[in-house]
Amino acid sequence: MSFQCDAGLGLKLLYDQVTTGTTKLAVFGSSCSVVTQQMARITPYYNLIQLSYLSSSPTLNSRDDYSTLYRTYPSETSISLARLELCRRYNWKKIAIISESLHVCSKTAQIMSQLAKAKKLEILAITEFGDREDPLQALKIIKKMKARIIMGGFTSTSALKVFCRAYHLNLTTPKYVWMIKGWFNSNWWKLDQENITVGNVSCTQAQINQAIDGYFSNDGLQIYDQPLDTVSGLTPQEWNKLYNQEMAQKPLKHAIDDYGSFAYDGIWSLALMLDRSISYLKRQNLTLEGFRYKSNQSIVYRNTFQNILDHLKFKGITGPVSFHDGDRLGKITIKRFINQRNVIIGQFDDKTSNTTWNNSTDIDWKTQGNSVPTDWRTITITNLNVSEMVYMIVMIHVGLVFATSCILMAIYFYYRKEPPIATSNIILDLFMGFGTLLCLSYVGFLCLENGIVDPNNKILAFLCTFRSWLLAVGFSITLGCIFANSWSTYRSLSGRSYRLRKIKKSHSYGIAMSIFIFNIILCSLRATVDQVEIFNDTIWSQRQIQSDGDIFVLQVRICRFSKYIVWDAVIFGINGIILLFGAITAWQAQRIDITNSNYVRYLAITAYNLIISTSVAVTMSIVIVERPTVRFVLISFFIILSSLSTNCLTYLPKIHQMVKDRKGIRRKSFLITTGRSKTLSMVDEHAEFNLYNVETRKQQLLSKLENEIKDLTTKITEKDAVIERISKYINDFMKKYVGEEINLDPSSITEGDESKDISLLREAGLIAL
Ligand SMILES: NCCCC(=O)O
Repeated sequence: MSFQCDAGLGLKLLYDQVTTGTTKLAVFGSSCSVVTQQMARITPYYNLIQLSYLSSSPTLNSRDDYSTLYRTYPSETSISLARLELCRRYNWKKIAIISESLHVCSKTAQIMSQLAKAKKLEILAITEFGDREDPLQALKIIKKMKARIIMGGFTSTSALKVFCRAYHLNLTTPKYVWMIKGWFNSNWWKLDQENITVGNVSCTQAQINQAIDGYFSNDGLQIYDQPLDTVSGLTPQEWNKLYNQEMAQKPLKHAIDDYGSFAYDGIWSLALMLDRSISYLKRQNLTLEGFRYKSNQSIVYRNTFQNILDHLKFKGITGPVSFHDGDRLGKITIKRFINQRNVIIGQFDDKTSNTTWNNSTDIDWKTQGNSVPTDWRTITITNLNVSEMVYMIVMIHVGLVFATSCILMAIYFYYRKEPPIATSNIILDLFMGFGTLLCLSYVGFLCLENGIVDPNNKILAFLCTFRSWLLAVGFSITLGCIFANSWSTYRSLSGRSYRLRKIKKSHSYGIAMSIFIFNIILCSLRATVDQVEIFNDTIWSQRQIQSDGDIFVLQVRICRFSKYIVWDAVIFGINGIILLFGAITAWQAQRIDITNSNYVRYLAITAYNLIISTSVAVTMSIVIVERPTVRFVLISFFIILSSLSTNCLTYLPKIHQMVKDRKGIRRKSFLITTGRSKTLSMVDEHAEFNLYNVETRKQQLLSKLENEIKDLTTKITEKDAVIERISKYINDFMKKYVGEEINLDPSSITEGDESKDISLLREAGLIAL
């Protein structure tokens, strides 16, 4: 038996068989549809039953054209249905078809296209290439149409050319899925030579191996998978063992050696047909030996044979054998090429149209996350997340600042009765610190949606809402305390003639509380009329379109209030104005602070710091959305910096002063004496602090006056010395020229003496008038 797929040769052999030798009762073959097709057009004229064991062309389904043809191998129509089952399983809705211009292939492509359309699949391209041609153009069309699921209809010889071209066009796994014929001979991909050349490209065996990796194929079930007692008395497995032993000893030259079982069942079909026909024919006084191609009885023989085959049912090596209009009904295997061998992953039963999948065979798609390849070009969206390393580094800094702040607050609280801490509004200062701790905690939640919490987790929306409250509460506490502190300090210092004003603590708390409540009302309003939503912001500006049509875009997940711009503008705008006002009052207070103490100045700096940090952080949170890591680092930086500076400027100078005082390197002792403490107990701590400042200033002024007196005394002494010298000179002069001494001692001069002495001096020319 030849396997050359040469229709002419097939017809010649048929003619030879019919015209020479003994009369034949049936024709067995061919394996090749193109030959079978030609023969099957002729055999009815000789009333010959023809049985093909491998021809699968859907053309051969036609009973009108091929009325005496039977097949033990399933038709490509059934095989196409099995392929569509594969598409259904993996939700592939777009396919491309490439076929060789052989009738069996192009007809299959046509049938496939019709079946696919009926199943609502979209056919992106149907291309064909000549059996001796380069498939490059056909493949280029498929690539251009962005198809990913390719159904190939070609012989094994052309398959090597197709896959070599596919390798160079990158039409290979894991992105592309190939479904090809399942009836190729075993080891069809192994090259005879080192390379295969197709047009201007060539492929090595390794490249071919890579290109064909993971292809799917469909085929008739060769060896029934159950231990069936077949008509021959052998189980399919026993038969297969014997067959393999035989094949090992006598390999066939053009063997489609895996298909011996179909030939075996074909021979059994004919044998059973002939065997069962004997009794039928006998009833009509006919014998098998009496068959002639063309006689009056020939049609009786033919009808008898066909009738038997049409109702034939037996257990064959390939499973239960029966025919429907000459076609074999049975099981179609769905195979995947894994590690250089075909592995059955499912079976389609074309009698019942049911598919059973072998779930133990997990498919390694070789894709990212082993996802099933898509049927068209993909839009790959990459979520930009904050780097874990960056997050850890920032959180370490948050932790350090958090711990530092807690330590400062603890020391501050512990020494709350020691000056100068005792003269501060400790509760406001500590609440300010508490506010900064809440703001620091907010940093930990800052990139919740950027890789910290699974976006599908329902808790994300809750955490985002919690985050917004955390910042609002922390910020408003800090802001309220800073404003209350600066305002009360300003008021206490701005009294006329430095007279102390009594600023009750309750007023300061009231201010801080009012700001806090105002912010809580605003945030509650926001939570009532708006809601947190998680959405993906696609950064189209950074998309990349690959040569195969795949699109890569970056996306940032954002979790915030839908009208966040309005809310941010309102909340931070109003608070910003309050903070600015606080900073201005603190600055004014430090200008009129007669003590030259730095505490008020630090308060002003804290308020300004907070204004700058908040403005920058809020602006960045809105503007730098496309770079979550940069956004996270910058916002965190400003929150950490402002929290640290607020706490350091609030607590450190006073703690430092207290330590200095405790070591005895103190400045003037605290002027609030025991004698005044009774009176002072009636003023609040702020007033005490300012009293202390005024007393200090008095001391400074007193010291300055003493110095001035000293200077003046020195100057008087100097003048006295000059006057004494002049007096002595005048007396000497008077003695010498006038002969009379004058009394120049002012204390001894009487009114009469004075005029006398003055006239003497005038005469002497010592004074002008
Ligand atoms: N079915 C295997 C041989 C190909 C053909 O039908 O021609």
